[in-house]
Amino acid sequence: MEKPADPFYRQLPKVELHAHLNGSISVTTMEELISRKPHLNIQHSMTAIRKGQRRTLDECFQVFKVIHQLTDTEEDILMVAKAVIREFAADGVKYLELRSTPREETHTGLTKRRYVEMVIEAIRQCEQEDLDITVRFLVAVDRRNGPEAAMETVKLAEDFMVSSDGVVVGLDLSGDPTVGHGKDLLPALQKAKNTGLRLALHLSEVQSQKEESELLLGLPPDRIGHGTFLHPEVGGSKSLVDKVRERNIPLELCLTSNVKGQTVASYDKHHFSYWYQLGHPCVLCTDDKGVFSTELSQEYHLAASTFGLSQEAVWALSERAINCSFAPDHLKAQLHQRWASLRPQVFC
Ligand SMILES: CNc1ncnc2c1ncn2[C@@H]1O[C@H](COP(=O)(O)O)[C@@H](O)[C@H]1O
Repeated sequence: MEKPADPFYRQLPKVELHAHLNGSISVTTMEELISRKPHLNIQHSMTAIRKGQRRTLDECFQVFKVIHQLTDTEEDILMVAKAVIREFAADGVKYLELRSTPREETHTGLTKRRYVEMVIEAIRQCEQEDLDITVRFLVAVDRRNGPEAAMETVKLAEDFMVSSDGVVVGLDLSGDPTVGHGKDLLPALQKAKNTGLRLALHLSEVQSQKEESELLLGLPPDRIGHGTFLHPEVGGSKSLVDKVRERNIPLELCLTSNVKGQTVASYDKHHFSYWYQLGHPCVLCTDDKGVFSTELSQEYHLAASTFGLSQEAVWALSERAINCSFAPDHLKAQLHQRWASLRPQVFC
């Protein structure tokens, strides 16, 4: 991990809404996984992008393939999910929406259903520990796997939305944005929406997805992941921006991820400033804290120092994120109360 954030940012109560499980594995957990599977001959340098390093987005997706080799059993999924939840809690995250793509691994007997069960089990086990965090789960569709797999994942997510006692709250659309077209996934996404799953969709993460974004915004999604190329100054369009604003769809923004993945040239050029200045709901997130060697407290610190945000503005940003979550209203109210009770400690 890079330089730890200032104590203010660590103590700041935070909401994390965009965290991919397998991208969020810490150095310590990764070392444990590597030692469990020495025959794979994987070094830690192959699973994380350190300070000062950058990769193309394509290279980032190669990194996920390496990590997936290390997390291919029920036991691995349970272990990494628990570790990731504990780490977010230690960083001051009070509410977390974790997302992950159910995977089948025939050689180990892992099925997509068991995969989801393991993540839910990890959330349940963490509830028994003395952690100050509430966790919900978004089942992820990997766009690379096409429409049939998307429909299968949606059905699975629907089953768990009903049976998980409120733990599964939504569906994420992610995966390599240069592969496939959103129009093929529209029936699956529409079905998910109709049954009450909330939609968090990666949109315009790379250039030239204008048409796809127009189409998917018609659903409309409940939140947008990245949205890097939505606005006209970077090749998007006024019509896209208008749709996002009219529907007041919050954006999940991941500074380190976008700069290290080279979709944004530098921190000061990040689209956070465009949307923040419009007063549009923006939520700072980590994306893949393991792969991009970051923490949510660090992302808040980075945004504050890059865009000159006061501590009050940072506080407001973190508290407004509660309203962008898929938590039910009573939980949102509890979180707001929690923020109020923690405030004197943070500003002491
Ligand atoms: C860098 N920006 C990104 N853009 C799009 N999709 C991303 C991503 N970062 C991660 N993922 C998605 O999350 C998976 C890893 O976690 P899980 O195995 O699901 O837990 C990746 O394989 C990819 O599908």
